[in-house]
Amino acid sequence: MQEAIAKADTLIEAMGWIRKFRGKTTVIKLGGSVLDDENALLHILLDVIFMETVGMKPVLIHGGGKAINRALQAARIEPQFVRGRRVTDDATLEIVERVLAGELNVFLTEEIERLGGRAMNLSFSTTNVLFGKPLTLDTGEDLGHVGTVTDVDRSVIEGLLYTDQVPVIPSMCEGEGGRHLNVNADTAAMAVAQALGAEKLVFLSDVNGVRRDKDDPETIIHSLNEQEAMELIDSGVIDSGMIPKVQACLDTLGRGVKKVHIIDGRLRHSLLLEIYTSQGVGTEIYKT
Ligand SMILES: Nc1ncnc2c1ncn2[C@@H]1O[C@H](COP(=O)(O)OP(=O)(O)O)[C@@H](O)[C@H]1O
Ligand SMILES: CC(=O)N[C@@H](CCC(=O)OP(=O)(O)O)C(=O)O
Repeated sequence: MQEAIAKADTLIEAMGWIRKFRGKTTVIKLGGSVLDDENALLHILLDVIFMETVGMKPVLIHGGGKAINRALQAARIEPQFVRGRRVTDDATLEIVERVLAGELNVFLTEEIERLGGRAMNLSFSTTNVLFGKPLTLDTGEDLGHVGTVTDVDRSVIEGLLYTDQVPVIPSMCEGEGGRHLNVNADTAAMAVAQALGAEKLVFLSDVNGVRRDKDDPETIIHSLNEQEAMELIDSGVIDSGMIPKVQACLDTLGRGVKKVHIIDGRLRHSLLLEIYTSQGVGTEIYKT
């Protein structure tokens, strides 16, 4: 009986933060690293289902860089990146689309449903909600079929949220003439968070946050402002896949999104901890 009473106490304690976030949208970006970790993914999806069940409004945007790399290697295509973006030729695009908009998008949606939640996959084969144009880097390098999102169909996403379903969106967009483009998932998440005016944007990755030494978890930076973030990118401390993530955080802030965090998706319940602990976990990026 005591155990049951303690559990009921925990539910009552949670009431305050459930009330605070009920009806508020949280955009959650799932990186390829956590998608590859079966146990971490299970707990993330359970947290997402919990959020949906208590009336918070989670929206999932996913990448899948590691799965794409494996599929490319099987096809004997060497993955190539420029500043964290994949150079995407015709053959690469076909594989990206199969893995992202096909396999992973369907798998995530089915997993949520299997675990008792309600979800809807929004991709080219169902309803696409991301529209964009080819991305041109300021260095002038050609990335091929890589896009940037310029328009998000909010009404479809909001319609699903209204009926308590979790939208699951792959990081691809439709360009002019129906052309399919590969979008870095961090920037896709940013575009969706901005379009929805989300309360929070959370990046779930395989590191505990931004670190001064990328190989040392003890060097995590809990709070990072715009100028420091730019300096860390310029000095090479923030490198590879962390570059688009931090750039996406900076671009998002000040455009209607209140909080942006990079957290470790492998830490059990990191999503819930992020929402209901005052300090949160991981790195918070803020604008001064
Ligand atoms: N300063 C840094 N702090 C933490 N991670 C960094 C840093 N610089 C580069 N990284 C790398 O960024 C990776 C996360 O980006 P990425 O691989 O694209 O993840 P995801 O698949 O979650 O989007 C980390 O695994 C790490 O190797
Ligand atoms: C243009 C570009 O780089 N697209 C990414 C899309 C997937 C992605 O971003 O996945 P992660 O979140 O796992 O890194 C790619 O092809 O890898």
